[in-house]
Amino acid sequence: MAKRKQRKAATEQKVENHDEATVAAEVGPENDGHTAHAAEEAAAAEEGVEREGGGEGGAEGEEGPDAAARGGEEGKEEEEREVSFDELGLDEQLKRALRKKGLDKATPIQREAIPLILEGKDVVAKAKTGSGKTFAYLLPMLHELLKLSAEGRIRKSAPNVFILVPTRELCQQVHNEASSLLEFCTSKLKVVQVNASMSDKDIKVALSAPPNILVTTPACVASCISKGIIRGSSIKESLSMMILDEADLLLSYRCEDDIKALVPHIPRSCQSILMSATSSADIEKLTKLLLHNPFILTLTEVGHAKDDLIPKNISCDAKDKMLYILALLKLELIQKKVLIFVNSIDSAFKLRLFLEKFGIRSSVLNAELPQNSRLHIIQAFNARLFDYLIATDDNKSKEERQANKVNKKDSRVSRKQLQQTLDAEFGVVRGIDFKNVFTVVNYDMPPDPAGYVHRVGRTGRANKTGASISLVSPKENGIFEDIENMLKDVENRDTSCISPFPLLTKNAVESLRYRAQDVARSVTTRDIKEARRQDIKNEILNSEKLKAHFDENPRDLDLLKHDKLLSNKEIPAHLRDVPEYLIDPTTKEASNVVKLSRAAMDIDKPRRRKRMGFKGGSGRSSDPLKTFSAEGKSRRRGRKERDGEQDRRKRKKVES
Ligand SMILES: Nc1ncnc2c1ncn2[C@@H]1O[C@H](COP(=O)(O)OP(=O)(O)OP(=O)(O)O)[C@@H](O)[C@H]1O
Repeated sequence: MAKRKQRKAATEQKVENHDEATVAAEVGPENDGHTAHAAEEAAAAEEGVEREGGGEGGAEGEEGPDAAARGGEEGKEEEEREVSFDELGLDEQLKRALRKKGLDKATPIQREAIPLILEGKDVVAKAKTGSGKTFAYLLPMLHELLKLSAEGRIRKSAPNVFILVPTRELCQQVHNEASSLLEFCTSKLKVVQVNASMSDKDIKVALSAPPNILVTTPACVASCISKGIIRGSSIKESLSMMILDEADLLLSYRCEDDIKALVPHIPRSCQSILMSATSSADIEKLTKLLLHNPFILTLTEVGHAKDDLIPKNISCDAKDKMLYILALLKLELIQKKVLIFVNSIDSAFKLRLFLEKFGIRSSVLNAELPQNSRLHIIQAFNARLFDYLIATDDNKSKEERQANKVNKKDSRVSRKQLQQTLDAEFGVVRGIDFKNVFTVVNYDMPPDPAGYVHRVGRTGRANKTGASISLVSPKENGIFEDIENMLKDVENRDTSCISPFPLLTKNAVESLRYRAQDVARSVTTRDIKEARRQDIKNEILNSEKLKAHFDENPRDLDLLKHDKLLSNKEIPAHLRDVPEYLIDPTTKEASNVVKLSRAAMDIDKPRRRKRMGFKGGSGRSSDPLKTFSAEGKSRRRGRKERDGEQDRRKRKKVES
């Protein structure tokens, strides 16, 4: 009976869940987490990686199939039901924390992963970007620690949990998420993040009284072990759980050797969890390296453009991309906030300078900036202090590739330059939880389909709607086709999931061509170099000031004006405002539709009013649909002035 169940469970089972994601659960027979490791390893040795063996694990293995069945046909009704956090058996303190954060229902990945992790199983969980994977592992991990703490069973010679992420940005983010939950817990658990930008001295101080949870990068933990800051023997004694978040990216951030260096110190009893947004050979490599007969959870929507995320494309010549993006932004054909991806830092600054000349303010997030600045830019963007963020996401950037080429000629100089300019642990967007990004624009296409998934995943997070627009030049058709094929594979249908962007007409583009070309020509290589230099200088200066300031005033974001103008020249009126006669009626209508839907979505009004110190009002002034005007600001201002003048004239007449 057990055998039959095992075999059934070992085959993938699919089920529709309430929001039509497909959950595939795969489990090995003796997957009872770490208690079965000995039997499992013996079986694995005997039978290779298939681990179909019985033995001790056989009896225990019944848990696996049962667990799998929860994701199987028998559990279909269960699957379609929304699950609240209360039902997941979490610690009261965590439930209170979730309530305080306004979170009530578990997302599908949370609903599936939390019970498995609570049962002590090793889990590989694959789910789309923005699906709530962080809480899917933080909650059960904290639950376990709170339980151990209450029972006085916490071992304290080294951290009890390692959370490994590819970049320092993610260290910060995960640390913040964990702290935000612990804030509401009465039991005192300590979470610390350390990364390679910290000095050994600071790391030692941070780890002097070992935290319960250490969030770090593989490179940093490997370095801590090799320098004796964390002793291998203590890890063996204390570590009860290891989590690899954004696992699909870890190996691409050159972490393989660091992870391998950690493996001998991981105790057999350690439960391992691997979270990822895409599937790849790297995931399998890591799974084999670290996990024991894991339960594999797949929400097959992985990386797919889902219903609430609308992917569009625009075909255009490479040399016209600036013109196209200008038309999209200036004619307000896409919803804010907008995250624009380019493939090199120079392109980012060129675009920023170009847009600036039309009065469109943006900020650039890139590998050259100090870490503080990068974090603050993300915070400021999340706080809606500006609407357009231009980002480079490829940590193997064009500059680096070029530097590698130069490397061959003069290895000493280029390596030094590289170290100074680019931050190897930098991942500007991957995994970062940008808040309320409505549109992602691929100004340059990403180098591979996985890159597309991660970029596009910065919008449509936590079941919000979003859109992505890719500007595809003829040279990029190859990668575009790869992306289309990937999306088709997931969706299992022939038609393309990416459709042409309908709102941008040829007329609209052509109306701006002359100005765009003129302005594009005026952005020289020297300007770009200077802007890049200036930006780093400003940010380095800001960085220290900001660090001190934010330590004291964490809520004060006013200093974070990262979209300051790069040039001090005034913007000519004909570039700042697009003259009415240039905009054809179709574009005007499209722009109005975009504005109306923005107003209807009530994206930014209440917050902006609050920030500006307005008291809440009722009626017309507080209803965005009633107060909304499809006219531009300048026209409204003009009309107001005209109305004012007419009133004055009327008054004069009456008086005379
Ligand atoms: N149960 C929930 N209900 C509502 N919002 C949630 C819930 N769980 C998490 N979120 C929010 O969803 C957003 C995305 O979560 P998270 O960053 O964990 O996604 P992710 O799956 O790790 O994405 P990525 O793969 O891009 O890193 C966050 O802002 C988070 O606060």
